[in-house]
Amino acid sequence: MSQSDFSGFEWSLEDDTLHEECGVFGILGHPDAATLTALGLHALQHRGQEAAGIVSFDGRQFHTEKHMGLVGDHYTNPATLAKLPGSSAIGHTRYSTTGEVALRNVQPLFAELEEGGIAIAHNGNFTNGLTLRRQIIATGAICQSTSDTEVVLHLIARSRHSSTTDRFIDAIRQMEGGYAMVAMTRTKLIAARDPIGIRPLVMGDLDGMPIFCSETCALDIIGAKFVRDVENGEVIICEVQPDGSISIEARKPAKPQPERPCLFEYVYFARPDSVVSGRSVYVTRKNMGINLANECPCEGDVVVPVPDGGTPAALGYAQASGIPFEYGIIRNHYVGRTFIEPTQQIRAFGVKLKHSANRAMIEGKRVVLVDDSIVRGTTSLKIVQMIRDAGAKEVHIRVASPMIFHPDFYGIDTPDRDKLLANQYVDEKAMAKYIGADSLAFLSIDGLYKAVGGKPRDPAAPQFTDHYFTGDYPTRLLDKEGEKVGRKVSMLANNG
Ligand SMILES: O=P(O)(O)OC[C@H]1O[C@H](OP(=O)(O)OP(=O)(O)O)[C@H](O)[C@@H]1O
Ligand SMILES: NC(=O)CC[C@H](N)C(=O)O
Repeated sequence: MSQSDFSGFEWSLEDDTLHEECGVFGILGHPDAATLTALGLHALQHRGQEAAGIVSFDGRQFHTEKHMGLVGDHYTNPATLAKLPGSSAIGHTRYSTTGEVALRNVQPLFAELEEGGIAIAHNGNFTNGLTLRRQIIATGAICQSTSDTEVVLHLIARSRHSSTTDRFIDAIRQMEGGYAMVAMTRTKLIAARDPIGIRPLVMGDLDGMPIFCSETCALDIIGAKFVRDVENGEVIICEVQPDGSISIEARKPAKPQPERPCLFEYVYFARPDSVVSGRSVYVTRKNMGINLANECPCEGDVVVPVPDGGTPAALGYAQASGIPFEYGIIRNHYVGRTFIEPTQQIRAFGVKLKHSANRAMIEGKRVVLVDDSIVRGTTSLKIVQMIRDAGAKEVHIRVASPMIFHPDFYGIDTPDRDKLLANQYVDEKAMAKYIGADSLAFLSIDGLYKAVGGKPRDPAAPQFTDHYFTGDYPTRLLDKEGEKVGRKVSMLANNG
């Protein structure tokens, strides 16, 4: 089988374990488009574990498969892939930020428009989605989902422009917030990134066929070449021409602004083997650990990562401090990411199932626990108790990112301020007491900026999106400002 011949390819869960937020993938002009999309989504599984969907186009018709659960639970089945014929496809792995966890919100979303069908898949969140939704409903639109993404379809349908591309651009110009989007029509694959590039999106190439996906790890899995990042504010349109060739046109409809990628991609979301905006995620995480060791030293016998997210930072911490690194916590790889689970109850249970203490490396020792972040404190609370139960003499926590005080509205599910641990206690000492740790310290914002971009934060023009740490939101928050009108968007049982 050549590297790009996937026609006879079948998945087996035994071959590839699922150990890896929303992820998007799109490919144009490849005979195995759906299989490649499924493989790409598999590599992007860490970006969303609630549901996955693929839409393909076979030259005549669009085909859709949407399922709740993991990519591997459904798209390993050749019968499912056989229902997705055609040489163009887009896909999505979902972790909900607007709209409930239900099949009707699983992406890609599809609509029949004047010019033909269009499917869209979106990573991110619109900060004016609810406001626009109310406006279009007031003028007669019938919404089929509670997803913020659906608003884009309505705006495309209502646009007065004649070509699909111009309609798409007209629609996204009205949207505010964070987005990395792929869209597919009968002949086109379109990619778009928000004006400051909060969410990541890259372009690849497989045998001359264009691909767009959230992270480079999805290109690696199918042997595709990385071409470039989709730039902030850029829309790239790839189109199959009558002679079979593919044209590629890049447009910049938004007012030019400096790029401000989301720091949390580096801290937590992206896979360590991905390269986000030209930076290796692994290297930035290790740098965070090195800077943390220099800023927040600790007397300890062993540095223990909270796996998986804390591992590269713990390696950096151990390297810079000279304290030996050991796997003092063993992770059960059959439990996914707990932070992005939809309810607190599942998160707490997930953390318990996921980690166990490796007594041999902990007993009688002063343990320096390194994690990438503390959000709600669910993980730290459980892990400190577990380490103590395994006989640790002291437990010190070092966190490779600053304290999180503010919710995110751009695609990360941290909506309530009062649920963030940093807002519940006056300082690190009080937080440490609650968690049961002997000490607790966080990386400074400049330490994080230097780890990722080499320079401290420029307060006049911050190089990254960092509102969860600083409260500096890079866009208007229209829906939030209008919150008093209520957030209920559906009368259907169990829906938002
Ligand atoms: O304070 P909390 O609310 O517990 O959230 C923070 C924790 O959640 C994440 O881990 P997660 O289990 O999601 O993912 P990982 O396996 O990639 O580390 C992160 O790495 C922290 O450990
Ligand atoms: N995490 C995301 O990117 C979510 C995408 C979209 N807002 C949804 O809820 O489906």
